[in-house]
Amino acid sequence: MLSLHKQLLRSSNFSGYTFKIASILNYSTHKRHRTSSNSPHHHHPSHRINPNKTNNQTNNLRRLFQPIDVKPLITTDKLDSTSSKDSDADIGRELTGGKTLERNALLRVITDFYRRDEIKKLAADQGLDIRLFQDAYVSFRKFCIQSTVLPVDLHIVLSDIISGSGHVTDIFPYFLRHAREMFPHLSCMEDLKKISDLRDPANWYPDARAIQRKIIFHAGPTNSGKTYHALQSYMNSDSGVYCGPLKLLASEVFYKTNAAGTKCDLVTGEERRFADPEGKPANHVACTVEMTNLTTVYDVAVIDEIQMMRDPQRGWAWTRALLGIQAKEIHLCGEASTIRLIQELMVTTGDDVEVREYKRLTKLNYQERALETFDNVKPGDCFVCFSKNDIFHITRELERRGHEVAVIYGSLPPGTKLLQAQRFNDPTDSCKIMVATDAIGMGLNLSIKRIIFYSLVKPQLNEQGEKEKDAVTTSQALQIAGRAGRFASAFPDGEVTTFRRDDLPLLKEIVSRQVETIKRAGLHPTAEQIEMFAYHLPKHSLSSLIDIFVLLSQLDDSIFFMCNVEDVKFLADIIEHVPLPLRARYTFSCAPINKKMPFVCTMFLKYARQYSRSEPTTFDWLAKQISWPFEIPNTIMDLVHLEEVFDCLDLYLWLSFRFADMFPDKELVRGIQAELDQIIHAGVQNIVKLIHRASRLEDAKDVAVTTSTTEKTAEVVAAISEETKSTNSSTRTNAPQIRSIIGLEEELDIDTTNTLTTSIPDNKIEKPQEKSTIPLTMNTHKVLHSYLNALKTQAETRGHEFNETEDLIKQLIAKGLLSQRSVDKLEKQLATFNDNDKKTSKKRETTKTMTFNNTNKKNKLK
Ligand SMILES: Nc1ncnc2c1ncn2[C@@H]1O[C@H](COP(=O)(O)OP(=O)(O)OP(=O)(O)O)[C@@H](O)[C@H]1O
Repeated sequence: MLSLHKQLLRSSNFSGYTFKIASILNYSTHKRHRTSSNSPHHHHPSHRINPNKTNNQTNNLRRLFQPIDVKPLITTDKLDSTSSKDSDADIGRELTGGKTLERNALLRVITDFYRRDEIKKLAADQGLDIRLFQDAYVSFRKFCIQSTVLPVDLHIVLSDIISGSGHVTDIFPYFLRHAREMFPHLSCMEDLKKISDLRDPANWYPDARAIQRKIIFHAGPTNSGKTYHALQSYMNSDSGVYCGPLKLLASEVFYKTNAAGTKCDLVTGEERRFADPEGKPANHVACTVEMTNLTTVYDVAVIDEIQMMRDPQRGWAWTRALLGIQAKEIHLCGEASTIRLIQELMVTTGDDVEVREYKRLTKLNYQERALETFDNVKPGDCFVCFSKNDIFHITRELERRGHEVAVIYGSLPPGTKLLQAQRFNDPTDSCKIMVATDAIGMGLNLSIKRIIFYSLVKPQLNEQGEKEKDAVTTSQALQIAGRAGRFASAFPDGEVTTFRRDDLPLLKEIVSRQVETIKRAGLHPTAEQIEMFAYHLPKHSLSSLIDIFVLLSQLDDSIFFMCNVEDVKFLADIIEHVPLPLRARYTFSCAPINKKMPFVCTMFLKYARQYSRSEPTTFDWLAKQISWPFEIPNTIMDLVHLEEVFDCLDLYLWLSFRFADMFPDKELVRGIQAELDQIIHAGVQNIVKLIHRASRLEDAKDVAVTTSTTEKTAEVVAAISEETKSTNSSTRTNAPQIRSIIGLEEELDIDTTNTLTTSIPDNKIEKPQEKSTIPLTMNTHKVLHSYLNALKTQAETRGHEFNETEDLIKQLIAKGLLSQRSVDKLEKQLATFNDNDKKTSKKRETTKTMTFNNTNKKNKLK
């Protein structure tokens, strides 16, 4: 007599497992043949998988694939007798002659099943190693014993085995079904491996492969003219794309190209600018490399700083651009250490490579003596260090000796960096010394005579994304040193030294080393790949999907590496509990924010929450979050906080280009961002005073330390941001600061007539004329107005009515739409600007430029 379960198999009418069960049962008759556990890719002739990774892979997979709890089926009350599960039980019992399964017999059968070697082998073939097998067994046993009602098929099989008409191995398909429920990856491992197969990235871009591309690699040190030559080809072409590493560089090319008479647009993560006033796209575009458009065909493409392909975080963007750009001619600019890698990569794409090598245009002398004391500084000196604490210390020492100092470090907004550079470059400005981090290594034209390495120890990120303190690499030292001396500047010949005597031999040793050849280019998962993973593993968090992807991914590690995904995971974790569709979650998690900035992370979470509630993130909402209108920084803590606020605005803009409806107020945000840039600049101008004003010097140190080490959860981040706010309440404006804001306002206002001269700090660019007579801060007023009008419009859409003849501010307050605190701040800011305006421009009719008239304000204050 055929057992009941075999009859069921024949009828093939249950849950899609029939085929699998049948095929698995074949194994039990020892007709074994290799299937899934060996990936077909293992036989790929030219690729290999990182052996270290495979060694650790199993352990890590175990950690990542946390079992999903499969609960026993328990009927609780009589109502359940009508449920399908209960009717299953009835059917099970009915088909087995009304027998319930006897507990001890059941335990015996299951224990017997567990002890059999052939079962363990079968399980291993299905991806269940010993640990997974044990986990699955424990859960399966519990399921069988504790369920008051078993699935009908399992009930029948167990009943057959207990009664002697079935074999204990017959349990295997049901056990496997249970195991797959616990570990969903078991049923889709092959699919997951295929999705995460990154071994042939050249083939991801069939359109680019359809074009015969010519690669021209301009290789050479800094200041050798390589970008200049590449840009000549770009500007003289019919259409072109420039892909740069920084917004500053993209916007410099944007301005230069337009100034040279070739219409060019600008595309960065946070900004789109069209050369055409109507917004018609130009044939040329300058963009940041992540924004490179791979669907447009260009005549000429330029990819700048191509050695950045090895960057642990952003390298993938250069790889993507290099492999995917559709252009007949692609100019690469970068270090000669990348030549071999480019040649190897272009074998995979079938493109021709021509290498043009360049030499430095000006001399660079390594001095025999270290500086040793700040008394030995001279005009054109630039101190380079790698921490904010050092920046503060050096600046204090120099100012104590009566020097004016320009300061540049990474977290300053681009406008502030440009203005600091411009001050330093300007031969008529009294500021002749610069103190900077290696943020000056790229993107700024500086007239530096001598680079002084204040320190040679730099926090570095290794390929695993771990931070370690190490001496600067040869490539970094050369890049920084190379900033001294500039073609056609006041200081054509550069000098390099160290501050400390002991560091000088080390520096010379570092720069004399051969620059390490760049062997591998970065890759990373795409949104589509992660989406496919999520389809197969719907219960996993985004962060663990990324982990699993990285672990399963296969790539040719002789020329590629997987970029560090920690930052994406960090952001994914912050918003894990915010309900979002996967695509939006992934987009949010890719936001380019600095995770060391707690306030920015907090805002990131708040933006995500707004999005998930389908509430547009309006300017009104944002203004409250960031305490706009801004106050002039009074202490170094204030300055650090404002830098973070700047990044929050950047994040808003970035999101506004991805979710336009949900972040609708980008123009207003851009307006206050420009304003904030100037306020920060004013703070930097007075940085030494800000340091002194910090209640204790230690505060300043704390800032630097906290901002360089924090890795907090969103909640901790939120708590810290509250503290930061409360320490940030001081407001004491001072006239010189305001004057500098007002002076600078005009230069940064992108809507003013002479836009083409604003971005490139150069000693050839004239100093803005008569700063003191520049009209009142139009930009600030525009923003204040837009803000009030935006409030009004929003209120109107919600049914509020306004009386046109009465003061708008009064009405907004009366309706509870604007707080008195905000108004006080607005008042204060306007009054300051007003006073200053009167002082600096007696000739002008100041009242005309004021948008809020004084009578109204007085009325309001009453
Ligand atoms: N042939 C040239 N005629 C006029 N100016 C030039 C020429 N070559 C280079 N320059 C100028 O010299 C400066 C340095 O050149 P460029 O930026 O091209 O160097 P680079 O090798 O790309 O350096 P980096 O790697 O620092 O960008 C630029 O201001 C550039 O405009």
